[in-house]
This record gives sequence, C-alpha cells and structure tokens, in this order.
Amino acid sequence: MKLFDTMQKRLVDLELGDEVRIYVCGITAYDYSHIGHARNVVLFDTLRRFLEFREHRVIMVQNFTDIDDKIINRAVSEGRKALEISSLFIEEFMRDVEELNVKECIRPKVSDYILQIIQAVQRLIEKGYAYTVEKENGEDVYFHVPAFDGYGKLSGLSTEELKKHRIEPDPMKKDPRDFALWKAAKKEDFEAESYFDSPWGPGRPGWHIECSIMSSEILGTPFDIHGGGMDLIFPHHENERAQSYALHGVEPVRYWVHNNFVTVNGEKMSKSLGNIIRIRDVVERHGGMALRYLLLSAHYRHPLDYSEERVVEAKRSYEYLLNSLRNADMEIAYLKTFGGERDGDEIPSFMDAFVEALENDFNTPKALAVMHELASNINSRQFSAGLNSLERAFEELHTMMDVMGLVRDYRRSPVLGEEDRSRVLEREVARRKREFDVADRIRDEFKNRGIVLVDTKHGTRWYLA
Ligand SMILES: Nc1ncnc2c1ncn2[C@@H]1O[C@H](COP(=O)(O)OP(=O)(O)OP(=O)(O)O)[C@@H](O)[C@H]1O
Ligand SMILES: [Zn+2]
Repeated sequence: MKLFDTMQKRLVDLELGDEVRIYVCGITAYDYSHIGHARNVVLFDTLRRFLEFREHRVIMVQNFTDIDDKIINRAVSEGRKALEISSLFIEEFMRDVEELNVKECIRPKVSDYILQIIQAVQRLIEKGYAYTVEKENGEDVYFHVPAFDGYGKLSGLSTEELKKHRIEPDPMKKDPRDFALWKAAKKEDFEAESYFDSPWGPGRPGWHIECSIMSSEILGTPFDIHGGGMDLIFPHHENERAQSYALHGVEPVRYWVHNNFVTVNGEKMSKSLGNIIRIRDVVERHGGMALRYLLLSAHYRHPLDYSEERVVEAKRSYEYLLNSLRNADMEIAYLKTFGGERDGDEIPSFMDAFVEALENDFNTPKALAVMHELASNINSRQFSAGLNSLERAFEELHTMMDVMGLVRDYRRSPVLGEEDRSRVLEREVARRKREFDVADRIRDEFKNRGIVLVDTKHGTRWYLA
C-alpha cells in the first residue's frame, strides 16, 4: 500500500513483511483527552485493522507519557503526586477509547522504562553524543546535535531554522539545538515525587528519549511505522530519530506517518488554546461510532474542522450504513425463514474499490463513499436480490465496517421457527383486518424476547434489538 512518508516527503509503496510493527506517540496524561487525540488514535487503529485485514500480523504500540512538566505542574498545584494524576487520566483515556471501538494494543508507560532510559543515556555519553551539565541537585544530560550527522532530515528544517527553535534555552548548552536527555530534579519534581535515582543524581528523563526507548525495547530496531500528530515532527520525532540512530547505528524507523489536526474554526484543537472538546462529551451526545465516523471522514493529511453539525451529519451517515447492513441481514433471515429461492438481482461487489481507496494513501473518505455505494445498492435491491447475493453483500459491508471499526458484536437476525412463523403471519392478517390491538400484542411478545418486528411493503422483517 502507499502512504505519505514524512522522511522521504512523498508517497511511498510500503514494503511490509508478514509482521508489521507500529509505534504511535500517545497522550501526555494530565487531563481528559480531546477530539484531536481521538483522531490520532482512531487513524492508527484503522490502519492497523486494515493491515490485519490484508493478513499482516500487527504489533501495535501506543505509549502513555506519565512523566512530564505538565503532569508535574498539575500535581503540584493540586498537592498530589505526579503518578496519581497520570494514572487517573490514563484510566479516563482508556474509557474514552473503549467507546471509540479501538482495539487493544501494547500501552507502555515511561515510568516502567526508567532503567532502560538511564542505560541508553549512559551509552550516548560514552559514544560521544551527549554531555553533562552541573545543576543544583545533580546533572542535566544533553544530546549534542552537531555530533549527529543528518539532524533535520525528518523535519526538513535548515540549520538556521532549527536554531530559531530554541525550545529549551539554556546558556549551558553547547549548541542551541541541543536537547535534554535527562533533567536534574527541581523543586517541583521533588514535590510531585517525579524523580528517579541515576548516575547524575535524582532526576527524570527528557520527553524525546522516552519514545526512543519504549519503541526499541518493545519493537526492536528498526521497526516499520512510526506515527503521531504532525505537531510532533519537530522537535519530538526529529530528536527521537537522532537519539535512536545514535544508539543503534541504523535508521530506526522505516516509515514516518503523521496525521493532520482536528481544528476548530481553523485553529488546532489544543489545551493551550482553550478550544478543546472532550471525547466523552461528544460520545455522550452522539455516540462513539458517530465520532469515529467523523474522524475517518477526512483524509489523514488534511485538517478536520470540528463542528456540532458535522458530528450530527456523521451520525446520520453511520446510521445509514448500519441500517443497510441490517436490511441485508433481515432479508436473509426472512428468505431463510419463509423459503428463499428467488432469481434475483445481483448486488455488485465493491470490495476492490474499497481496498483500492485504502491502499492508495489510506483514503478513508473515499472508502466511506464506496461503502455508501454498496449500502445504497443493498437498499435498492433488498427485496429483489437473491439469497446468495444478499449474503455476499452483507459479508462485504460487514467486513468493510469492521475494517473501519464501525461495527462491533453485530448480532444476526435469527431464522424463525415454526411457531414464530405462524405468529408473524397471524399478525399480518390482524393488521390487514385493522385489528391493531392483536397486532400490537404480537409485536410486544417478540419485543420482550429482544426481536424487533419491522413492517415493510413486502411484509414483516425483524432484527435483534
Ligand atoms: N488537535 C489535534 N489534532 C490531531 N492530533 C492531535 C491534536 N492534538 C494532539 N494531537 C496528537 O495526539 C497525540 C497525543 O498528544 P499529546 O498528549 O502530546 O497532546 P498535546 O499536543 O499535549 O495536546 P494539547 O495541545 O491539547 O495539550 C499526539 O500524537 C499529538 O500529535
Ligand atoms: Zn513520542
């Protein structure tokens, strides 16, 4: 399949083995997650589902950053420990992604990798890529950018541009681009109990080294796909690549894939801009599937502007797909119950078009459009298509919805036995005679058993509630 590789700055034909290893930067757990985070999670979950559908074994990792300034600041202001804050929001995140039908994956936390991080920092010092700087309570360790050839290759920023981004200004740094691998503990770190013993005194890892270590420890080096939001290209991923390359002596990631933002009125949704909408608020109002649909309705390299109307529209589109799936299913159950041989119309297959859309730079909006074509073909031929064709169309739409993560635990309409069959027919007779109380009673009988009867112009159909 083709994806846009940030490093090569072009669409590339991925060369993948049976096993595909993916690492995606996850949330910094200091608050409830917003829809921007959800876009990132849903995109890579869907990519993973598609690769699995294409018969790859996928090892999927998305980390939690549970050691970070933002977590520590919140902990200090609330008089709590950093790990209390992070574990609370990790739990809340897990609740959110469950609603979004995200598959389980490996979710490491930085705090479980401190030893490996310390060892890696030591190795970087030994290899001449890093140096220490005296601080009040110990030493900082910095990665020395000029020691690594090819810095800037991922982000494509020139040395001049890179120098302008003094993200951690510090007169002790040998080069303005140098960044922290290890930070000597400060007052707040002690207060929030977010520090660890190390050869450089009490301190904590810098953000970038965390991901280098978690990814290589779990997936090995190199691994196939590294994902994240495009805000992470610089400095986070540029620095991650430099560290990992310096440690392992090889290009650590085969393909870099970045998602564009969820925006509100054209601006990135982010905490600092104060324009966030929490995942759970949308889920409560419209359901997780409506949100998932919305997030997949834009191409991953384009921004997705959030609005309430768009979610409502997404919900309608999602329900159209689900109803179409159900229509095929109900007709199959009907034909099997009442004798299904008919020389019907053929519902055309759309599977090739679906796969092609996703193979070609993971065009999820196009894939959704293909699904709608199939759905509309099902709806227009529901009462005329033959059993085999309906079965195939059902399977097809179900598979597509599963790849997109838009269906879970779908329960098929049951084939009815003798007794239920005659009750259904009795009810049809009662309706024709306008004996609606009898008809309603029978409908309620079914309903109490979890079977919803649906009246169509071609007779009764039913599905499981
Ligand atoms: N508005 C957004 N749209 C798409 N992806 C986003 C958005 N905001 C964050 N992400 C992505 O979500 C993942 C988790 O990010 P992280 O917890 O670092 O968020 P953040 O940038 O701190 O969020 P915020 O800016 O709200 O504080 C990253 O891959 C990041 O790129
Ligand atoms: Zn990361």
